[in-house]
Amino acid sequence: MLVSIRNISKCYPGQDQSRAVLRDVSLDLEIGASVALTGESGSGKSTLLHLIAALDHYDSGDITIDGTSLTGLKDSTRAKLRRTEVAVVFQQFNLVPSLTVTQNLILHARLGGRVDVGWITTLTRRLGLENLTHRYPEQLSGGQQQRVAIGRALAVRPKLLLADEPTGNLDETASAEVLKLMLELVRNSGTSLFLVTHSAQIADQLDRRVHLSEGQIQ
Ligand SMILES: Nc1ncnc2c1ncn2[C@@H]1O[C@H](COP(=O)(O)OP(=O)(O)OP(=O)(O)O)[C@@H](O)[C@H]1O
Repeated sequence: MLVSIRNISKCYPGQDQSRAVLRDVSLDLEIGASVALTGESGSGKSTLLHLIAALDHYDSGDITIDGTSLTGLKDSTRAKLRRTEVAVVFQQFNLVPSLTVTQNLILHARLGGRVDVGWITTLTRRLGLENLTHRYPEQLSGGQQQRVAIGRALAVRPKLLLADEPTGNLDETASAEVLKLMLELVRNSGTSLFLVTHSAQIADQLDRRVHLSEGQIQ
């Protein structure tokens, strides 16, 4: 098992326990598998993704990633986990505007201490970015920017890719293309994928779909 989520509960400050955003959520993600998390707006999808990414803390329960429990983990270890084993792609592409495509791809790998030029070249080709390597983010379409963000996330060869509405800012054509490329890449590289989406059509393309409603897995 790559990710094991056990009885997670989470309240934001000022919220009373009975209205917790997540209540007793349990979920497993196998190595190499892909899971889509759907749910109404406000049901807690992004909150759960942030907890798995070690970007936020849960109140009770436990999450383990590849055998490492996130409970009580030092901030520096959490940060290291995010730079190496767990990568995140957001709806906003979050590229560094002053860096070219190639520099954006390399930066993250460098921070993770894993610059593999051959792999970055492969990612560039598979993501159809080979003619755009010297461009800056503002010179790219939304779909192209998200392809760079996916390449950047996978450059460190993470075990887990977390994607929060990765095609939410794209039109239908770009969305379909980005999703197809992302699924091909994670499947070929054995990376597990946890993807938050509103779209049943997107969710159906992953191995498994789970639904969150009022803070609980249905
Ligand atoms: N930092 C925060 N402080 C307080 N409440 C928050 C915070 N972040 C989220 N919430 C609340 O927690 C609930 C769940 O939010 P979350 O973003 O996880 O939902 P979501 O299912 O991802 O929604 P959407 O599909 O609209 O992005 C919402 O009611 C939201 O207002």
